[in-house]
Amino acid sequence: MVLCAVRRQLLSSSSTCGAWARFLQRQGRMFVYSSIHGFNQEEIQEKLQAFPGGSIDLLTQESGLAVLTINYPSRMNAFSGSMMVDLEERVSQLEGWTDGKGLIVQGASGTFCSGSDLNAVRAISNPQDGMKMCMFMQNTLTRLLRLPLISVALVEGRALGGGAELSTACDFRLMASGSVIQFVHKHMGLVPGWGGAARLVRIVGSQNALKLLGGAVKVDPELALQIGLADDILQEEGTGTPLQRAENWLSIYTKGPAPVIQAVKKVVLSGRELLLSEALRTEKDVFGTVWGGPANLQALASKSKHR
Ligand SMILES: CCC(=O)SCCNC(=O)CCNC(=O)[C@H](O)C(C)(C)COP(=O)(O)OP(=O)(O)OC[C@H]1O[C@@H](n2cnc3c(N)ncnc32)[C@H](O)[C@@H]1OP(=O)(O)O
Repeated sequence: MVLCAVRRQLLSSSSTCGAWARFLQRQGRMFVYSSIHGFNQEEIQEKLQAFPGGSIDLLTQESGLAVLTINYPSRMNAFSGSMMVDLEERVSQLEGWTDGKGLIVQGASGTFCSGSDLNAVRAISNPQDGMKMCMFMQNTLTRLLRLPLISVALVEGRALGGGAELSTACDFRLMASGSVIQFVHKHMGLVPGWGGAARLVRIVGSQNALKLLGGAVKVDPELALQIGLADDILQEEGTGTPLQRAENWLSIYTKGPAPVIQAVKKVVLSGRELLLSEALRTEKDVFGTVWGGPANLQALASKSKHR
């Protein structure tokens, strides 16, 4: 139901969304998995809801910045089943947020996320349920990364397992000093299944990805910056809360009108995901949505210089 609503919304709204819908259609799919892959969203949602606890909180602000908080501090912000369902709902909300420009993903109480809730994992450790949960989370995190918002994971404390995977579903990662990103999957007899390996290879390259996954390496901010996993380090001595400093950091990229910022994200995303000829066609479509638009006309009228 939700998938259909989002598809309708994308296909029927303004010209910007029209270009975006064409981009998604060109990929042949909105989501990675659908009924043709034997995926039944309602069925897995019902199963996941049987493992409640915590929440995923979304705050959208007039500034065009939203904050998504992974909130289950008593379990180091592990993902319960109901939180996986919550996350999908929050991503749907963000897909419909026409005024949005940026998104910060953070964990509550000074730590990012310790992966999936091991209590829920134990209860669904059979192969069938594992595959369903994997497809559900891949769909959700792919949609998170494809949002027409510039996103940053604010990593404080630990990002472990699925938490490390979640951090790769943002455009940028900002690490607080003392924080750690660790793909602990090997120690759990696993590999990433929420799309984290595929994204990690694209972020740090296959050699570094192999080292991080094969060695379950504890990646501190300095190492992360060196290999390109982190985009910056939030030093302890900065002013304001880590969230305020992350908002400040992101504002360099989200300053300006929403249609322009969204267009920036869209052309980069199509370049990242599509073959060159398709990416070029998408770029043309997105360019068409801003050419002669209010921001473009205003800049032309003001004869702006870029000295
Ligand atoms: C997609 C694949 C995956 O994500 S598999 C899951 C990968 N994650 C893990 O294995 C994390 C396991 N947990 C840990 O290593 C530690 O709890 C970490 C996160 C390092 C925190 O250590 P420490 O600061 O000493 O706190 P603690 O162990 O006392 O934890 C506090 C309470 O939180 C809980 N917790 C933590 N992580 C999870 C989790 N993933 N699932 C369920 N519960 C978790 C701990 O059990 C502990 O609870 P309690 O106070 O003993 O009731």
